[in-house]
Amino acid sequence: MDEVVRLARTDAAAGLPARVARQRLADLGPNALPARRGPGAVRRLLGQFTNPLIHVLLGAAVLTFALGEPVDASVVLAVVLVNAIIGHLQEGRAERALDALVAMVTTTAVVVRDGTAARVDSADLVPGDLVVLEEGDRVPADLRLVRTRELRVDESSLTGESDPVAKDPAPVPTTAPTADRTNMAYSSTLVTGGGGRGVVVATGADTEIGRVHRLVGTTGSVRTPLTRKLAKFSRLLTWVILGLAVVAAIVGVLRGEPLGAMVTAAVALAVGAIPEGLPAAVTITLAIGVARMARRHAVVRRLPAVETLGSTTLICTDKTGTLTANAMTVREVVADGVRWRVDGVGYSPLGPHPAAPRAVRECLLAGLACNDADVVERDGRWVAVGDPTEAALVVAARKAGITDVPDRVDELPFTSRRRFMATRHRGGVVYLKGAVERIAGFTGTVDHAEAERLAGQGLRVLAFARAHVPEELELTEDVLRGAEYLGLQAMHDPPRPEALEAVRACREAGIEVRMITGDHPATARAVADRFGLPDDAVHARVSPEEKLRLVERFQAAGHVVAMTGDGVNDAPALRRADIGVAMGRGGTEVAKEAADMVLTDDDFATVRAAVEEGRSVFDNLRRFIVWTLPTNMAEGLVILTAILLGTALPILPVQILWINMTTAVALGLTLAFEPRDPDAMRRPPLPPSLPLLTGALVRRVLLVSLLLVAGSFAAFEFAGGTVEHARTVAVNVFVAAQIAYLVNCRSPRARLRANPWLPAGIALTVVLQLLLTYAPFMNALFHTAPIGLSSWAVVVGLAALAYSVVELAEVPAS
Ligand SMILES: Nc1ncnc2c1ncn2[C@@H]1O[C@H](COP(=O)(O)OP(=O)(O)OP(=O)(O)O)[C@@H](O)[C@H]1O
Repeated sequence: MDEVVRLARTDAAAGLPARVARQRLADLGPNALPARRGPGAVRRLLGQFTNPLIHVLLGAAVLTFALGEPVDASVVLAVVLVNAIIGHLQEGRAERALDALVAMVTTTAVVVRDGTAARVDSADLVPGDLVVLEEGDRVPADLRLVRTRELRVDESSLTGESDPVAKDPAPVPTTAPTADRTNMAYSSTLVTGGGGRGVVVATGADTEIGRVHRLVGTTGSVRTPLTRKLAKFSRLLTWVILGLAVVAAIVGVLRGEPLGAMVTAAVALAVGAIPEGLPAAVTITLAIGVARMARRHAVVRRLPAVETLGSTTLICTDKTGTLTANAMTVREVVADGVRWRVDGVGYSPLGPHPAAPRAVRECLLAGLACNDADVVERDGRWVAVGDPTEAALVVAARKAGITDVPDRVDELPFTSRRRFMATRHRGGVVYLKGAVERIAGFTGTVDHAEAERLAGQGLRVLAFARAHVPEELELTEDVLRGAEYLGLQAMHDPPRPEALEAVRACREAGIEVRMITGDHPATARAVADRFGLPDDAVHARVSPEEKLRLVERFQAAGHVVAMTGDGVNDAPALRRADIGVAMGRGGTEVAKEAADMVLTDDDFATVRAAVEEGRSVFDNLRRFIVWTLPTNMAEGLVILTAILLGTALPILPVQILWINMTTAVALGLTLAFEPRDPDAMRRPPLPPSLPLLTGALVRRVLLVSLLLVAGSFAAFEFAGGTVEHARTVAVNVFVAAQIAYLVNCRSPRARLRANPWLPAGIALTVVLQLLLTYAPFMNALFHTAPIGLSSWAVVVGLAALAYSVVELAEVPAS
């Protein structure tokens, strides 16, 4: 150990001088893993060509070329390329969005430099730094431990072994395999219990995890249950369509049509009917959702959460810090029958010192002594350093002019499970503070009536006691029995205004809200009252184990449960919940690791915002599917119908390919950018078992495909003029009806301005259609001809008719 300290040129008590740390940081770089390098851009682009659908299309292009149809062949190739490029761009975008999220959740570490401890960004650690580890921390770098206190570490991130490993500073043979070095704490592992100190021996890429990272070096996947379901669906669809295409070609040939023409028709049928754009659209919609949530302070750690959020039916939330501001002020001290009121709000300890009776002073001293927090003035404002509950006790004591406490010798630290804390001071005096029932367990008596009165006002009540335990005796719970009761302190914690509104909004959205708290039942009920929550939605004095059981109970009742948490012991409940939500500021690294989503502002309102965005992601996915399925189906049906009926094709295969290539991107994909529906939180959650294709959706797909097919046949039949002219009118009717249907699929209340992509996509489509209709080279390539004003009137008229039929049919999109 001394060797390590000497080699790192540091000091085991005072740490590095800040100047040296700065210099090393400049020399060695930040303590961060190099940005993940996924497959290169070219590799990823090539990866797009592994899709079997693409193989079918490429085969079709070769076949068409061999049959002497170079134009058709090139258009098929163009479809393939456009789709591959779009897929490639979207995938890159989605991955960048996910990578950016990683950077949003920064981790911090407590480091001792120049003899004082301070919390710094983990990236600023350098070899030689002396790091303090606490329960719930993530080890920020590879550390050689110099001191431990019942330290237990979960090394599963490194070894895959999830049982916590006990650590201590005793030397071990250097020949021991890495995993067996019990005197080391490795970067990225989690402190599940105890604490300790260690000297940084490796940072960034030099750490053990950095080595693993280099070996693996792959990017996270953007797969979710929904994308898997969709992939399966489109595979099935692809085979059905291919089968139909082959049947159609055979029927045509049997009827005496030339083989070449039938092959081209079959290719167009398949290319038109297969919704190639679907995977890209899903990915981009999810990525947009993730980015929108991040902007509203909800960082998604696991992509499937985006989907599940939309169907959340129950949110279990913490009280302190999530529903309330966690800005504590002591309002009243009760000691020896005296009620002493404390004025002022916030953490300022200044002001007149009202003379406090002796019993009250002893109670205040206990609060100041049994305390790890402080208050400091920063930019003219007093702020809490450490636990706000304890900071409030510091303020209360200082307001009474109490500032000095005897030196502390040792302590029993506060944990949610223990619900009290004790500190022993020079001479053997021990101060205790904690939950009223816990302190009563030691003292035998507390002022229960007063405690109930204060809790009933929504105040957080702590009880205080004093004991005497000689320094030779070990400080345990047993030796504290018989402690002397000193009094109560009651503190106010105002509700967060946004949370008040958010709870109301959730209930309007059909989502049940339950408050889960470690606090006293009377306090919890009084606070719940402010939020309009009935008593049976309040679970007080809940232990982390009970949290897990609650989640399981709610899930068994059919709920999709979102659960917030911040402590080490909350991890199992967070993992078990459908959406585990960790606090970004107040939460431990262990909780964040277990969570699906991290709130960077710890605010309940953010859970609501995330649910809203989750619903909107679902809406947009549905919108895209509802738009794309009938348009694709109609593209295939136009050709299938003509072949089966033995009539002239109203739209040529090459024209179908053109429509397919231009509209899927210019029109369909714009739906992914639709703003969220203002009504999204005014309807009940979607049942999680809801299939992708509901009966209503299937009916709508059928209706719209029939309209498109009928419209193009009718246009072709009645347009007159040359066959090129008639087909051009039919193509324009088909595209115009697609545009009209796009408007049908928009969110009914969103303003057009909110999604500029949509009008831009429509404008682009119109320009492309004008080119197709009037540019001579396009006329030559695609067998089209200019059309007159009256034909445009027919085009617009039929599109408007299709729009009205869909609106009037009132087939809901979901
Ligand atoms: N620093 C502390 N020292 C001693 N006792 C404490 C301290 N903080 C809280 N307590 C006591 O322990 C109880 C539980 O606190 P805990 O922090 O687990 O829950 P909570 O923050 O009130 O609830 P939640 O955050 O789940 O809404 C409190 O009601 C209080 O009586």
